[in-house]
This record gives sequence, C-alpha cells and structure tokens, in this order.
Amino acid sequence: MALMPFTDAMAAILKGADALPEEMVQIEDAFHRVLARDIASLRTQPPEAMSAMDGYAVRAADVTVGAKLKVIGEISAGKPFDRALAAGEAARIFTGGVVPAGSDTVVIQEDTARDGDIVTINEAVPVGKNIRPAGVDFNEGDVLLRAGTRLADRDLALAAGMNHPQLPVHRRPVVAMLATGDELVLPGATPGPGQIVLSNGYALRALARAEGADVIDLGIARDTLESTTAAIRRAIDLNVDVLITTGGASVGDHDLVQQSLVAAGIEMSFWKIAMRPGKPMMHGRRGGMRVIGLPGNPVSSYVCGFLFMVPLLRALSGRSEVQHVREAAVLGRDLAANDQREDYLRTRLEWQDGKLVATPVMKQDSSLLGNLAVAEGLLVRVPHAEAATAGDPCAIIRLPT
Ligand SMILES: Nc1nc2c(c(=O)[nH]1)N[C@H]1C(S)=C(S)[C@@H](COP(=O)(O)OP(=O)(O)OC[C@H]3O[C@@H](n4cnc5c(N)ncnc54)[C@H](O)[C@@H]3O)O[C@H]1N2
Ligand code: MOO
Repeated sequence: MALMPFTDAMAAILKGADALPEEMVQIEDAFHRVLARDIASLRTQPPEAMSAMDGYAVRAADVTVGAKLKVIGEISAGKPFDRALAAGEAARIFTGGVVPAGSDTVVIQEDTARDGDIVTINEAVPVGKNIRPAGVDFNEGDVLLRAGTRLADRDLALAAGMNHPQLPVHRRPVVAMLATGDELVLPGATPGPGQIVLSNGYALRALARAEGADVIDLGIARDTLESTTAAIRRAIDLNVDVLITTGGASVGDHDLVQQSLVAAGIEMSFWKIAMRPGKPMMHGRRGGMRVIGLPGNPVSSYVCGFLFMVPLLRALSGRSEVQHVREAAVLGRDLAANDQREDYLRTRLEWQDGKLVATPVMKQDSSLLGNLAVAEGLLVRVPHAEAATAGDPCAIIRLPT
C-alpha cells in the first residue's frame, strides 16, 4: 500500500465513528462525561426576585436621606414573607431572601440606622438596587448545555442549578492496549542484554483516560504470529471499541502486527502514512472494533496516539469538537525544507514580545523520550514545505500538560 496522506488517514479513522449509546449517570459521576442530549432547565433561577445583600427591602419612592420607615418583619433565605409593603414600611431582609410584594429596592444595612422597629435611611439608593430579578440567571425551558459538550466543573454546577440529578451521557469508549516485542520488560525489572523498558503504554493509557476511556491492558505479545494474533483475538472477545497496538508495525522480519491483524479478521484500511514520526502506522476495523497499529518508537507511538487516537475517542464519546486546535506561532529557529512526509516536530513554546514562539528541539529522532517530555507542542510542517527562517509564521498544536 502507498503512504497515505495525513488527512486521508484521519478521515479513514473517523469514518463511521459515531457516538456510543447513551446512558444516565448521577451528576456526581458526570465530570468530563459527554452530554448525549441538550439539557433544558427544569426551573427558573432565581425563582422570584431576591435580595443580593443584607439590609432592608423598601419602596424606592419612600427613600430619601433621613427617611424613617417602619420595619414590619424579617425575611431570610428560604423564608419568604406573606405581606406586601405599604407606603412608609420596610422589611428586614437577608441575602437570598425573597423581596416582598410592594418593594422594589434593597438598602444595605451599612447605609441605615435601626432603633426598635424604625429604620432610618442614611444614603440615597437608586430604584432596583441590590435586587436580583426572577430569572436573571436562567428561565425554565432555557437550553443551557448542548449535546456533545464535555462536562466541565462549572457545567455540573449549572446542571445541578437547573435541577437535574442525573444526566444523559454517552458510554465511555473501552480501549485495549497491546504492546509487542520480545525485548520489552516492565519498569523496575533488571533488563537483560539488549532489552528495553516498556514506556509507550504509560503515556498512551494516560492519553486515553484523559479522553474518558476505560483502558484494558493486554500486556506484551511476543514477536510470533501466534502470540500477537492470540492477543488481538482477546481484544475481539472482550468486545472493546478500540484496540491500540504498539511496535511491530514496520517491515522487519519480527514486525508481525499487520499480518496478525489480518489473521484475526481485521479489515485493514491503511498501513503506512506520509507523516513523521509514525510512518508505519496502520488502521483497520472488525465490526464495531477499530484498530490503530502504532509504531514502536516511543515518540512515534505517542505522537500518533495523540494525533489519531484522541480524535477517535472524542468521536466515539460523542464530542462535538474532535480535532486538536491548531494555533498560529512564529518560528524560533531556521528549518530546512521538508520532504514528502507531513512533519510533527517536537517544539518548545514561549511568549516573547506578545508572540508565541515555537522552537523545535534540535534532535527529532523518534526514540528520544527526553526530548518528547520537554516539548510543549508539535509544530506542523506540511509535505514539501519550503525552508523557513526564524520569525516566519507556523502552526502548532499544544501537547497536554
Ligand atoms: N526498512 C525500514 N525500516 C524501518 C522503517 C521503514 O520504513 N523501513 N520505518 C522506521 C520507522 S519510521 C519506525 S517508526 C520504526 C517502527 O517500527 P516498529 O513499529 O516495527 O517498531 P519496533 O521495531 O517494534 O520498535 C521500534 C523501537 O521501539 C522500541 N519499542 C517498541 N515498543 C515499545 C514500548 N512499548 N515501549 C518502549 N519502547 C518500545 C523497540 O524496542 C525498538 O527500539 O521502524 C523503522 N524501521
Ligand atoms: O516514523 Mo518513524 O516514527 O519516523 O521513527
């Protein structure tokens, strides 16, 4: 198969990636879940005009400096008053108290003097002051949260204020992660000659979890067709939504992932993509299960996981925005002309004189975890981009913190 352009690969991965079914969750469990339906308010907030301050509810027409009003009762939050104010009357009121009929203004207590049931007004106050009108926040029936929204902390407060104890959200995607390679050992082991400590899975798992996925670790498959195919079949049996493999993607004699995927009945849509890092990446499907075969090099696996797995998980989660945002920046150093592969350079980012300056790290080798960790973003270079000099405009994508 020919190298697939980046945008075609993205389109293939997102093709038919519809939101997973809806489920109801308690609002306590809804943080960062994705709304499956628009949410309308079940109530008006505030339900009636309420005082914003501790003071006295009055009729503005009665209020002049030095006016003396009769205090006819007290209103606190949740304890409304059943009488209307008549001329010359005031009601003691506390923050959140319902403003009584007949009153149109609240004078704060600091601007009054109280003597028995008489309150003297010491400052002029404009009509309507210190009153929150009914519905000033929202009204019953207002749609304030839209389907496709990933619920932020403030959204939960809003949903609660709208009186929703539960929310309809999309089911979380289930992702299985499979590492491949005879040379891999787990962190903490004493590696034998030529052995490598497995690192890819940790970043990828974190990326997937940050997108709300549940992650199943399928461990490490050995570099045999049997071992790799058996692990892929396990993912099929577990009915996962997404299988992510790392390593074994290239053309070497021990790179068996593509062959194993085909042996397990996965229909491949592409293998090899015109980007750097990540050239040997592959993708396929079997029923509802989508597979992204990531290259083994740690930077390649992370960058491709970030660029492709994240939008896929967002689509399956029902999010309305799935793509990473590209921002304008200026180059912090000169760059040579690009070849035919779209390049995603690990870059430092800093603000200088009001401009976002992107300075790619000098060594872009796809095995360098240290350089990946210091990078704050990816600088995008389209295929065949001409040589560029420091100060030229460029596009970046921020990496997660
Ligand atoms: N003749 C060619 N050789 C290679 C090509 C090519 O086009 N022609 N492409 C190169 C590119 S680009 C990449 S990227 C790599 C990817 O190869 P694989 O996906 O087959 O990766 P492996 O060989 O399995 O591993 C590469 C490297 O990464 C280490 N690794 C693997 N898994 C992990 C892990 N989970 N955690 C940490 N490190 C891991 C592995 O030990 C190797 O050192 O192929 C090039 N070759
Ligand atoms: O694409 Mo490989 O990921 O260049 O090292």
